[in-house]
Amino acid sequence: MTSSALYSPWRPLVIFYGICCYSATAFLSSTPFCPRGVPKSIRSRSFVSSRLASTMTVTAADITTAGKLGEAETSALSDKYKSVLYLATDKGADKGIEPNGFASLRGLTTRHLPVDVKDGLSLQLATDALQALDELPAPALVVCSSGGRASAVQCLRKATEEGWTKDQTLAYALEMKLPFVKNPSLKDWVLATVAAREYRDELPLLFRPLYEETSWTYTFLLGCPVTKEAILIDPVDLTVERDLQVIKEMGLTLVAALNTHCHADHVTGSGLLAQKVPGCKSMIAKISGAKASVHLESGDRVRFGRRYVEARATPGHTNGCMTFVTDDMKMAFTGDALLIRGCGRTDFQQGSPETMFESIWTQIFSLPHETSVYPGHDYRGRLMSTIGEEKRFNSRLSGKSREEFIEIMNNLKLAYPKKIDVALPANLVDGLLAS
Ligand SMILES: N[C@@H](CCC(=O)N[C@@H](CSS)C(=O)NCC(=O)O)C(=O)O
Repeated sequence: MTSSALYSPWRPLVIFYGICCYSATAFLSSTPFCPRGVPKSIRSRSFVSSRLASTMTVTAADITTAGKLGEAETSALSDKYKSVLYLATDKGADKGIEPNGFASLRGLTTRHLPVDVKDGLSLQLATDALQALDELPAPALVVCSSGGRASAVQCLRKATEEGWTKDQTLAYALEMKLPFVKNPSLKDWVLATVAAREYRDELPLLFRPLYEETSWTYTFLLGCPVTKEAILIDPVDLTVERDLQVIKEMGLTLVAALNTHCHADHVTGSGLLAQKVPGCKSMIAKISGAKASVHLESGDRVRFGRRYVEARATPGHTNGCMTFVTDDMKMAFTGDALLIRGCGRTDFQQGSPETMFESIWTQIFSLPHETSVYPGHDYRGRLMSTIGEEKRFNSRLSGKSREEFIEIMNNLKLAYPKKIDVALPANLVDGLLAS
């Protein structure tokens, strides 16, 4: 190269042209891909989409969900990524995903964080996954066998970065068709993690467990710490005055009295409360056929101030059973679906062991294992449990197949509740026959 070429008068222009081209390319490659229908505030900043191999779906510029990686695929990816986070367990479909296989040979930094969908989903695991992604050199590739767990971790990372709410996160995941949404456990895990972060700076929920001793029934008072609006879950007619006293002393305003189902062993206090407290609505599942001010369907949210509980249909004990889950998924009020180390009987009131098994596994056991379980009754003085504990120690469910569960339920041989003849007709009219 001659000195005239090196010091050409055109050189500044050539350099300027080069900078323009580089900037345009960089701009185009980082321009947000704005998926249709996703609100602007939650559109991805770095979304790119391409297909590398049949088992791999690239869904984000710096985090990639992938299936099994062979040597050729790893080799193709090693130019693009600096690290790999393996979410494989040693079980079933994950066999063959090598945490320390081809990637480390190619000089990629690797990390292994086993994510067991059936038994291991916890808020701690979510924190660990997010921390691993913070620590690994970017861009990182996240790998699992089907893309479910990897897409869940990817979504968590995105939601954390963007500061999304639970609803915004779900809207994003649905719009992007992220595979984890189809798995109830992974979906609950992601949303519970996001919700826990969403509410972490708020004052704690106001909470009082209450007890009616003749029917061993728990009633739960939940209140918004900011507005002081409150709800009661499963009030009993005999303890309505006691409950109202607690509500008054705590400075709360009762806005709803909810029933987990149409009870057979005690008379509900919801109708009385709706009569006594202006603005208070009694509620029960529509399918129960019982009277109430409001009929609930699965997925409905009952709001009290800035907080809410979500109603999840969990039939099996009766056809209209619902579990109420707090917005941050820290608490589940399971009524007579899941009990502590047991579950509701299935031998009357449209009961069905098959339906109960399905309800518990898909709607309750899909919650994170730290979620507290508050049942409708306990006959041994226990107040609460957790999902993790019940998955391990519930003798009717833990490690039991559907057939084994049905066998157990069909042979409980329990005596009928003493108050059934009074309670059932009264509860069909919001507990108001008995008053
Ligand atoms: N002895 C009590 C009724 C006990 C009972 O049957 N409890 C029900 C929930 S209330 S309908 C139940 O499902 N129990 C399951 C179990 O395994 O105990 C009374 O006379 O009220």
